[in-house]
Amino acid sequence: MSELSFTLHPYRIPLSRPLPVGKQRISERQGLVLVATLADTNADASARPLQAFADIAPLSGLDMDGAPIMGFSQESLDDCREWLLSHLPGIHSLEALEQAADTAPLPAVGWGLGVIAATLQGQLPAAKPKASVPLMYLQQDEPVDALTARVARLSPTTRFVKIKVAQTSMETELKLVHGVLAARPDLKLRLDANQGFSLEQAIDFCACLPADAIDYIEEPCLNEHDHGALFRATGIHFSLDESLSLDNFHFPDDVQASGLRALILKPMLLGSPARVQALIDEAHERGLRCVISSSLESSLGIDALARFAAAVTPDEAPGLDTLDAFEVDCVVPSGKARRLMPDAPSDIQGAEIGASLL
Ligand SMILES: O=C(O)CCC(=O)c1ccccc1C(=O)O
Ligand SMILES: [Mg+2]
Repeated sequence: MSELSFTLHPYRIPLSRPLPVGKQRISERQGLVLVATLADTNADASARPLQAFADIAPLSGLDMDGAPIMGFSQESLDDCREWLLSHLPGIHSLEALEQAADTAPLPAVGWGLGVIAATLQGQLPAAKPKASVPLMYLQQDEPVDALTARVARLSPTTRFVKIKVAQTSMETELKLVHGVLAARPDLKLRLDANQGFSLEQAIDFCACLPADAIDYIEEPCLNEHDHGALFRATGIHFSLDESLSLDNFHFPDDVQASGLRALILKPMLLGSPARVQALIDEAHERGLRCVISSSLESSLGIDALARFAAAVTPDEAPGLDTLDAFEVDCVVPSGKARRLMPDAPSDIQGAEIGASLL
C-alpha cells in the first residue's frame, strides 16, 4: 500500500527584463508549486518517502501594461488553484493521479499532475538533452547591432537560433535576420511571427530571406489558411504553436504539400504528458517534426520540460531558453544566487513562495 499526499504553494518571480508573450511583454511570472509525497505504508519508518515537484503556471493573467494576455492559456491561475484545492484531497493513489492528469479540464493542471505521476514512477529521465535553441529578440530600444553581437558570441556548436519577428518594422527585422546570418552564416534560423503578419506582409518579408537558411517560421499569419500560400510563394516552411491548443486544430490532408514542417509543443498549454505524447506520435507518423517549447515556466517547470523533451523528442533541440530573465530559481537550481523552496516560505525583493494552501 502506498499513500499520496500533497502541498500546494503559490509563487511569484520578478523578471529582470520583460519577456515576450507574442506581441505582449510580461515583467513577472506567477504559478503554483505542487509537491507530492508518496509514503509506503508497509515499509519501515526509515524508508524515505518519494517526493515529486511540479510547476503549474498557465500562460494567462496580465501583461506588464495591465492588459490580459491573449492567445495562450484559456484557464487562469485562480482556475487552477480552485480545481486543485477541490480535487487533490480525493487523490490517494498513483492510478488516481494519472487519471486526474488525463481528465483534468485545465491543461496546466493536467500537465503538472502528469509530471508528478511520471516523476514518482521514474518515467522522466534524469539526463537532460543537449543545449536548447537560443531565443533572440530585440529588447526595447536595442539596436540591431547589439543583437547580432550577441549572436556572434554564441558557442560555435550552436546550430539553430530562434528570432522573434513581426514585432517592429519589417525593415529593422530584415536587417536583423541578415545581420544574424552575416555573423553566423552556418546557423539555421527558426523565426516566430506569433500570427503577426497578413499574407501580403509575410510574403514581402519571407521573399527577402534566403529560404535555405530558414528552418521554419512559427505561426506566420494572422489567418491560418494563409500559411500554405506563403509556402507556395516563398518556399519557406512554417510551423504551428499557439493554434495547436485550439479545439478545432487538425492536421493538413497533405502535409508535404502544405509547407507545414513542425509542431511547436508547449505542454503547459496542451495538457497531460499522455496527451502531448499522442500529438507527437500522430505528428511523427505524418512526417512532422516536434519541438518541445517553454511557456515561460520557472526553473522547476523548465527542468521538467527538458527531461520530457529528452524522452519524447531526443533528436530535436527544444526551445527552452527563457530562464535568463528570472530573478530567482524555483526548487531546481539553474545557477541563480537565490532559490525559492516550498518548505521555506519567503518574500525577498518581490520573489515569493507561500505556505501550502492545502
Ligand atoms: O519556443 C521557444 O524557443 C521559447 C518559448 C517562446 O518563444 C514562447 C514563450 C512564451 C510564449 C510564446 C512563445 C512563442 O513561441 O511564441
Ligand atoms: Mg511560438
